[in-house]
Amino acid sequence: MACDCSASSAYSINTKDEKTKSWKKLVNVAVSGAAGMISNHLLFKLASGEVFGQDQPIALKLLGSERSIQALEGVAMELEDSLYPLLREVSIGIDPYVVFEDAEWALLIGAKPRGPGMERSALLDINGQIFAEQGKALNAVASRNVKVIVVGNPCNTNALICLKNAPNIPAKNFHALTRLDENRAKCQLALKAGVFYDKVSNMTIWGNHSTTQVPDFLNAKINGRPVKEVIKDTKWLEEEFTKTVQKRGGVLIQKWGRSSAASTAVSIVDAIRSLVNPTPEGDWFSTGVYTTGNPYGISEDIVFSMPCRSKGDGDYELVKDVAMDDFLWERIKKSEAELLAEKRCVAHLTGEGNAFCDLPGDTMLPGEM
Ligand SMILES: NC(=O)c1ccc[n+]([C@@H]2O[C@H](COP(=O)([O-])OP(=O)(O)OC[C@H]3O[C@@H](n4cnc5c(N)ncnc54)[C@H](O)[C@@H]3O)[C@@H](O)[C@H]2O)c1
Repeated sequence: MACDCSASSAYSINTKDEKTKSWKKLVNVAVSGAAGMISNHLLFKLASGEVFGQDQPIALKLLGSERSIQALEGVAMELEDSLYPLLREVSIGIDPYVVFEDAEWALLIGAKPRGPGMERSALLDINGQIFAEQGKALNAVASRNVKVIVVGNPCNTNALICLKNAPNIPAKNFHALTRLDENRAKCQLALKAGVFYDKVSNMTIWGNHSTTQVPDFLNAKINGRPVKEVIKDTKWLEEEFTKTVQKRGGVLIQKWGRSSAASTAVSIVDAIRSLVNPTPEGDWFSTGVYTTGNPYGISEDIVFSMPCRSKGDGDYELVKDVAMDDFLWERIKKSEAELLAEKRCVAHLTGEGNAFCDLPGDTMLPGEM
């Protein structure tokens, strides 16, 4: 199978832009890092209809790196061979200006892993450059209403870099994925309370997708009741629960020798579904979004995970009526400080002058120990 890697090569199943009574207009979904581990789970979920619905035909536009292009051809072949009725087009390429054309969703997963001995500031720079370029490409060729979910780490700051490089796309459309952290927090609360996962609601992850993230047990509910009324073990909530969620990714790597891919893919599906379906009455979900105009007093102009609701139109609003206490606020401020430091460290990529790196030494990505 030949591939012209300077352009995208189409593995066309049916490129016709169909619109009938029962089929919706084709949705263009771009995925970067499409030959990676997370995408290996995610792409098949997207193609199956479990994300956008069983009446939603989909075109997948897969972005790889030069090194992964052959693997990407293999991915496209597997997708073709799966005969998904909703999958109308698969295209692959390594040029974001080609692959992101008309994208209505951009799931930005591809990034470099932090190598042994690599400083966090170096990772911020290497991956930041990827997201600066991809932001520019989205700005140039994607749908003006594209929804962007940044997964590649450090995802909050990568999302900030991306949106700063895409001034013609609303900053509100950019998300950093913290849904895996929300799911992990829900799982821990359900296990402790001895209830099924779906009884846990109103779970907020505040802040950075790092070990400073703040799983909020003050506002979360179990069976509609405040968590603190159901789980009386305050010491567990304040110490063990929080640490377990913050370090879950690292523990998983230690046990399995690789980072969470399947559960991350599931959480990307959850994140998209939360935006394309109305949020159940009284509930909310967590996602890392642009802070400018937030009602909580969190610093403006960073990407911070906060509680959101959606009408199901792809957009969201911040939830206003959340409680705050000193314990919660103190930890939120720590995550905020980390993100402000990350922002200073990538100033050269956001158009804000010279970078200055003074990152707090004790914080890491959830996958790092
Ligand atoms: N936010 C979260 O909750 C969360 C959870 C898990 C992993 N992650 C992050 O997701 C990222 C991907 O994880 P993975 O396990 O799929 O990694 P992976 O190494 O298996 O796959 C990454 C892929 O991206 C490709 N890539 C690298 N640079 C690229 C570029 N500029 N453009 C397009 N593709 C590029 C690589 O060739 C590789 O195929 C990592 O940064 C990881 O830390 C985030």
